[in-house]
Amino acid sequence: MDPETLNHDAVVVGSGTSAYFAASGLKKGGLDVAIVDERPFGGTCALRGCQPKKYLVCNAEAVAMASHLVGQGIVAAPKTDWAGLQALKNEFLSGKPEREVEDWQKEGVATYHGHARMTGPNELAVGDRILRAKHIVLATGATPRCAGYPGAEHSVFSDAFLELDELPERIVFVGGGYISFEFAHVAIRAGAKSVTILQRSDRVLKNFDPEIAEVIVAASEAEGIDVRLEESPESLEKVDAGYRLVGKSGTVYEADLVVEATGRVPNLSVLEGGQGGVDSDDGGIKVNGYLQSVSNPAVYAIGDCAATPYQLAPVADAEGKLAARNILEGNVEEMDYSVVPSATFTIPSIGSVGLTEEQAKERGLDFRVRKGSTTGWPSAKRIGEKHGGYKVLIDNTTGELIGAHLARHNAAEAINVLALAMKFGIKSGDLKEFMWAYPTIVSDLKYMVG
Ligand SMILES: Cc1cc2nc3c(=O)[nH]c(=O)nc-3n(C[C@H](O)[C@H](O)[C@H](O)COP(=O)(O)OP(=O)(O)OC[C@H]3O[C@@H](n4cnc5c(N)ncnc54)[C@H](O)[C@@H]3O)c2cc1C
Ligand SMILES: NC(=O)c1ccc[n+]([C@@H]2O[C@H](COP(=O)([O-])OP(=O)(O)OC[C@H]3O[C@@H](n4cnc5c(N)ncnc54)[C@H](O)[C@@H]3O)[C@@H](O)[C@H]2O)c1
Repeated sequence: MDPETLNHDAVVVGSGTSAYFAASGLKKGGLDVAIVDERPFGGTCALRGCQPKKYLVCNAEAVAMASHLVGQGIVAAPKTDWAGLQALKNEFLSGKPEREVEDWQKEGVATYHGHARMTGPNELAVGDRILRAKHIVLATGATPRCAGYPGAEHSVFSDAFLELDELPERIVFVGGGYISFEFAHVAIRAGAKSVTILQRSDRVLKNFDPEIAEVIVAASEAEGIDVRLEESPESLEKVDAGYRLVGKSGTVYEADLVVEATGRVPNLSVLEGGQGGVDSDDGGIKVNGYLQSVSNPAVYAIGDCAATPYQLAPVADAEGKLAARNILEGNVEEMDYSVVPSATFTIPSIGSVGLTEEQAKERGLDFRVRKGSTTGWPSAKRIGEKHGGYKVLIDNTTGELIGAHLARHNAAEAINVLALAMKFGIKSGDLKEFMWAYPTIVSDLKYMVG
């Protein structure tokens, strides 16, 4: 029997955050839109990333806030009830994919559930259907990189950690990036007895300023997280009591759980067979500044699957919005990555935007650096914060910020203010003179900028 063929103006593959903004933009622009996903609708951020993770992080923060003041006005540190925490998180997740599908259908967007594969420049096979469209938006996200050492099949990825019914006592995280650090802080606050991070190179949190990353390493070690640099797994085996990981250094790590977080690679299964004429490499689907495939003008690629510089939810959102606009209006605007704030939800958190000091030097810019520790400041002392620092880079000619990096309580929130200042060219002198609500973490920014 011939497959059923269905025609739409635009088909979006993926139902994550980038797809959401692309599909809703295209629909608002009057197109007949379809959206396809092989997994439950909602994507990584909502179902397996930012949102469920933040439930665990908020619990860890509550425990940490109280723990930091034990003996200074707090009698005893609270303890995490892991099952209760998971129940709270699962309440948020329960029924979410079904509601997403209903919402799309109410909006008049067709939904298909199944694996999509490009079978021509304007065509996709989804199960026993063929979807044809003038425009195809690929928003297929990324999947965890497999480190590929003997026994790696005994390890799990971030999805499994988020769903643990019980918290294991001994956990090894492979990779010293965003996921390992955030989850290690959750695990140690929730009562894990031994938490280790193995980082292949001599530097963790490579997307952040090294001095700011150092603050987090110190804070992690002070809580008992063992951060091992220049270490990665040689082998992993199941033993009677858990797992035995042998590091390249020869060190043996005994664990009840090994979590791999060594980066995420673009999910390009939609291109298998090469019939779509869409060029890609290990970095993802190759696009021009308008987010249009460099080899097939009918295709746009957005979010983690595109060979663009970030794998972050707000970037995926912005790319989704812009792809819809460029499809509707005809390549009117290129994507602007000049101000992308990012946070790591460790304790304390990191907030970062713009250039690091290294990058500013490489570019030969004329700038000054304001940096220091925040641990002596009243805003740190009153919460018992023992680790904190900042680094702000200011252009000597314009007085504008070119980079800002914070590691302290609420840094992940405060960085948005500096990102806004960077985006709209507010000068450091004006930030210093501004009348901030006081005493707030954000009002401390005035001491950092000049
Ligand atoms: C644990 C974790 C925590 C994170 N925390 C943060 C954070 O705090 N802040 C932040 O900014 N970012 C965070 N991120 C990153 C963020 O989640 C991603 O950048 C973002 O979700 C990417 O969205 P997307 O739309 O590109 O793809 P996704 O949301 O991954 O959606 C892709 C969808 O495409 C579907 N798909 C793929 N191939 C096919 C196919 N062939 N056929 C049909 N369907 C297909 C998949 O099933 C999936 O649902 C986190 C990521 C992880 C893993
Ligand atoms: N707060 C956030 O915004 C947030 C949180 C989680 C994830 N994310 C996104 O998801 C992406 C993936 O996160 P991630 O933590 O997996 O990746 P990452 O790129 O942040 O870190 C991976 C780390 O693993 C190291 N590594 C690679 N192979 C290794 C090996 N064999 N042994 C030891 N170390 C090894 C790398 O050198 C790197 O430092 C991030 O890059 C980020 O874009 C964002």
